[in-house]
Amino acid sequence: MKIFTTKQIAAIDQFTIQQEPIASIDLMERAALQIANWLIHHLSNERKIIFFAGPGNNGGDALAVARIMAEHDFICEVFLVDFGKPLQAEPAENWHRLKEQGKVKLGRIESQESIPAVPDDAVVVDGLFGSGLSRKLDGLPLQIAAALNASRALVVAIDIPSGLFGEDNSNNDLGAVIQADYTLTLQFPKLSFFFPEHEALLGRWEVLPIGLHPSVISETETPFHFLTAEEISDKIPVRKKFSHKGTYGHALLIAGSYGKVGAALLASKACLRSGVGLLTAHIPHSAYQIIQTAVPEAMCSIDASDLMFTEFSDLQQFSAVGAGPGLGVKPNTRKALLRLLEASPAKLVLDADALNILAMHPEWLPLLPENSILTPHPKEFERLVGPSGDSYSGLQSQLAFSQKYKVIVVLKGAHTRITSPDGRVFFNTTGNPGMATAGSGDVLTGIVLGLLAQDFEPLDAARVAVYAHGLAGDLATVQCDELSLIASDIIENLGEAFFQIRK
Ligand SMILES: NC(=O)C1=CN([C@@H]2O[C@H](COP(=O)(O)OP(=O)(O)OC[C@H]3O[C@@H](n4cnc5c(N)ncnc54)[C@H](OP(=O)(O)O)[C@@H]3O)[C@@H](O)[C@H]2O)[C@@H](O)CC1
Ligand SMILES: Nc1ncnc2c1ncn2[C@@H]1O[C@H](COP(=O)(O)OP(=O)(O)O)[C@@H](O)[C@H]1O
Ligand SMILES: [K+]
Repeated sequence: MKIFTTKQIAAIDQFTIQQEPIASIDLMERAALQIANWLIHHLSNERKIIFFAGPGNNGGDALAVARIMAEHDFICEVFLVDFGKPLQAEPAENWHRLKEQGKVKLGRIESQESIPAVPDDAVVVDGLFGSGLSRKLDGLPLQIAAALNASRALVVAIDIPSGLFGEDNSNNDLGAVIQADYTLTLQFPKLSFFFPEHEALLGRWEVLPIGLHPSVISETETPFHFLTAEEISDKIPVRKKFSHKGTYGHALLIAGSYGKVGAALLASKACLRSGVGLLTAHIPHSAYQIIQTAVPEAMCSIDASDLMFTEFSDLQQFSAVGAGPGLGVKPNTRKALLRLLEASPAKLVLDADALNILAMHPEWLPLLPENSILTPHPKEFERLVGPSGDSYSGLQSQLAFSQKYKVIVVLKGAHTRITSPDGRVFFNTTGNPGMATAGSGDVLTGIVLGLLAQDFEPLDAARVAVYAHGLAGDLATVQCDELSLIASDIIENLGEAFFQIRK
């Protein structure tokens, strides 16, 4: 699904108004009905709702929601922030309708002194500013935000917490932004919703559809997307009746070192659970019995070293190569990785220590075969590209890296983001903090490798693997608290995850 900029969303609103056609006051009413409906279903009408309405359409939404809530017997109070300019167009019409209705206590905030005290048990609806925010909060809006942030009331933001920009907040003062418990966003999540430093501002966010015009949505171009099952379900092949294990590729996994054999084990199991025909695990000699016993489905290629990866044989027989989990960064392993890069496997995924070695030898980066997949966690990514401040700047450097070296970068975390050399970005929507546990990244590497070996296009392998991995983690929490989740649980739920994606 596409993620648009706030400017694009305004244009899509306008197109909808003209082409549907629908009067803009009715489109605002449609948005307000969705928000009111959510509030009615989530709040008790014994709690007072205090609306803060700004000068634009976000304020107009708040005024319309207050009227609808009052019709449903909620106790509502509205404060309009007075900027000394008369309200215009739809917000003015909704102010008029609210006065006419006569069920809501109305007030104005003209100065700091008129900011009302908010009781702890109240609900605040933040309709100060939405996607029309043109500058950081200062003056009266900043004082209102500070007062609301100091209160313990539940805050529900309309469209976006006031003060937060939809995209680039690198020059914003996040301390000045309203901290919402819930954000009810209209039709599309904004790019800034996918960045970790905004979690405390957004609270939990939900997308409420307001029926914007489908044709303009499909025609409007954007590099930003979020992953949904619908878009990847057709990438998972239906296995043919007369197929055999040779049909589904032969993966080579180079993983494990003395003390870190578990990484090879987890990645091997995940790779096998992702449909690969054959898997060879290249492991140090000391890992042989462990792997053969724990993963009998895998063949083993045994390194001359008892302890680590130092050599590999002919790559011809392999349809994809994965390297990194648990490898260590000893000099002999580094040399072997260099030789692997020089051998230029057609399909390659690198993780963990393979990335740490690349960070130690950035001069090797140009050797990466085109469309290789790199799966760093944030620290590994920082080692590769240096620190990058806020997430928006980090996204720019991730994209620049993908484009410079023509590789796919999977930056792992909540909302793992995938950048491709053509400039597209995909944010994941599955997964949970229970997956922040040792070995879950090794599982992802195994899945990517299994899909690559089956001849998935590299970008599809990355997208499907990331989505399935997160979904398997989510399925694991049905029976098991997030706290207790371990990487093996993700592997155990992979089958059900693929099953659900295929549906
Ligand atoms: N378009 C549609 O049909 C639909 C839109 N919808 C809703 O509209 C919202 C977008 O509405 P919007 O474009 O009117 O902008 P909004 O966020 O209300 O603010 C603009 C006003 O704030 C002012 N202002 C800005 N920053 C400021 C600051 N820091 N400090 C002080 N003032 C500041 C700005 O002044 P200016 O920048 O011009 O000086 C202007 O007066 C969107 O989020 C959604 O909720 C839905 O109803 C669905 C249909
Ligand atoms: N809070 C979270 N929400 C969703 N997924 C997460 C979260 N934390 C971690 N994960 C996922 O778990 C995996 C962790 O990978 P990584 O840090 O490489 O682990 P390890 O090195 O222990 O194998 C990634 O795929 C990441 O997306
Ligand atoms: K808002």
